[in-house]
Amino acid sequence: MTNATRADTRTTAAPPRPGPHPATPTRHPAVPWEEARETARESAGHPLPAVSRALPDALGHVLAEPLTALTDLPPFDTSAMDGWAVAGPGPWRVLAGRTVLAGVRPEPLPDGTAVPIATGAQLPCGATAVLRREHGGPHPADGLLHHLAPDPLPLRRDVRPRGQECRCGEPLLPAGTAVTPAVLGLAAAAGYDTLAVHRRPTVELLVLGDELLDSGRPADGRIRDALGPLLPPWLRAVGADVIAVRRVADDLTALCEAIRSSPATVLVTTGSTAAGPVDFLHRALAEAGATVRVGSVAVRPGHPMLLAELPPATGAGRPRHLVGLPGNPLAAVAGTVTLAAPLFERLGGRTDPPARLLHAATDLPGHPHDTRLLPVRLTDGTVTPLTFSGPAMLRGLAGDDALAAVPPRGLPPGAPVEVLTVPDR
Ligand SMILES: Nc1nc2c(c(=O)[nH]1)N[C@H]1C(S)=C(S)[C@@H](COP(=O)(O)OP(=O)(O)OC[C@H]3O[C@@H](n4cnc5c(N)ncnc54)[C@H](O)[C@@H]3O)O[C@H]1N2
Ligand code: MOO
Repeated sequence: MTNATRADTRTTAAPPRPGPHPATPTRHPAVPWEEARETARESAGHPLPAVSRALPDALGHVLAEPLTALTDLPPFDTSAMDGWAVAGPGPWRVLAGRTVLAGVRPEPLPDGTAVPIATGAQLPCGATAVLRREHGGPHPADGLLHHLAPDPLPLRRDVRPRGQECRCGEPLLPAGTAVTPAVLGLAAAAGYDTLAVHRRPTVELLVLGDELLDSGRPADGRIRDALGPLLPPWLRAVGADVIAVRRVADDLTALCEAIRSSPATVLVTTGSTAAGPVDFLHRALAEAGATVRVGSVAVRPGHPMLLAELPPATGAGRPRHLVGLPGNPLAAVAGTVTLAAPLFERLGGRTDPPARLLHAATDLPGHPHDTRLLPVRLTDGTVTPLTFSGPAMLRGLAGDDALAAVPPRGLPPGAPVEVLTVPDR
């Protein structure tokens, strides 16, 4: 959690107490898992607007424009090795006091001469090749620099020619590419100081459940909040800027107010998706004038997960979104990969990542009629189910880092299966 986020974290939870049973919510038909993911992408609408960011601040964003080389790369012929730049066939007379270092513009090199040169230094005009330090040396007989091998030094040997990697104006990466550290390095090499990237969606995480403790050991019917620690880093990894994490009491008025006042592009809630005595989320959505896009998903765990569109906080502008994650921790993870990640990726301008298919190492047990998101171990391109896969359990996932999307009735050994890797930081 960032300092800003920590500062924003407020706890409004009270000890468990009896409360009114919410009105029975409208039953939502469970949509197939793939359809739910697609609906989440479509709900995003257009990606958020582009902004210009200095390179270090662009990390984790998505390119809003193609990255086009602003220069040839290398920008000039360079030496690929430490040694001598030589002009013409050897032997060569080494020019005293003319060592060429990286970062200086060298003087022209007359035919039959050589100058010491460093890796990465600009090749002098007139140089025809680079002789590696270990392949040459002065001959005692004539004092000239000789190639120690019997063959002549090939033309352009150990020269990295200008434009070898790209030409100025050449497209390097398409819009929609996630800005990784390697992209930052390439952009800097290609001449960029800033990048046009999409804004990342802001997210407020509302953790519901009066039974939740923030510290110490579970006791007296109360348990530790597992999702407050788990979700923020994960939501960031899938493209969100988490601006606040708040505990909200199991109280309809408190929940309605938290939803109404949130300035975030996306509200993510945990718990309260079902029809228990204090599950107020569906009521709160109705009171907020929300449109439920996905009310339930044919997936286990996590089937009560939901996605809704909310009116803008200020009454104008883009609609906000709400992702309701079920309270059971593995069900909340299922909701994150099914609804939150596709929504954030699309809002942030990310091109949809291709499905990753691996093969079942053993039988992958399925649900009779729903998709099952099964914690698995990945070994040599195969998928093995883990033991602790109950909806309230994180023990399987914590030891590994992937979920397999197992279709209804399961899969036999060898069958291809889609794998969703979950961020490990
Ligand atoms: N009659 C039915 N009951 C339930 C159904 C159903 O179809 N009919 N579905 C079950 C399924 S499946 C799930 S999943 C849960 C979803 O429940 P909620 O989203 O309303 O969540 P809660 O009731 O608040 O909590 C469920 C469970 O998870 C624990 N929890 C909640 N938040 C956290 C947290 N931050 N960290 C750790 N654990 C948390 C909570 O204490 C409960 O044990 O509904 C089933 N019921
Ligand atoms: O969807 Mo619930 O996931 O079975 O705990």
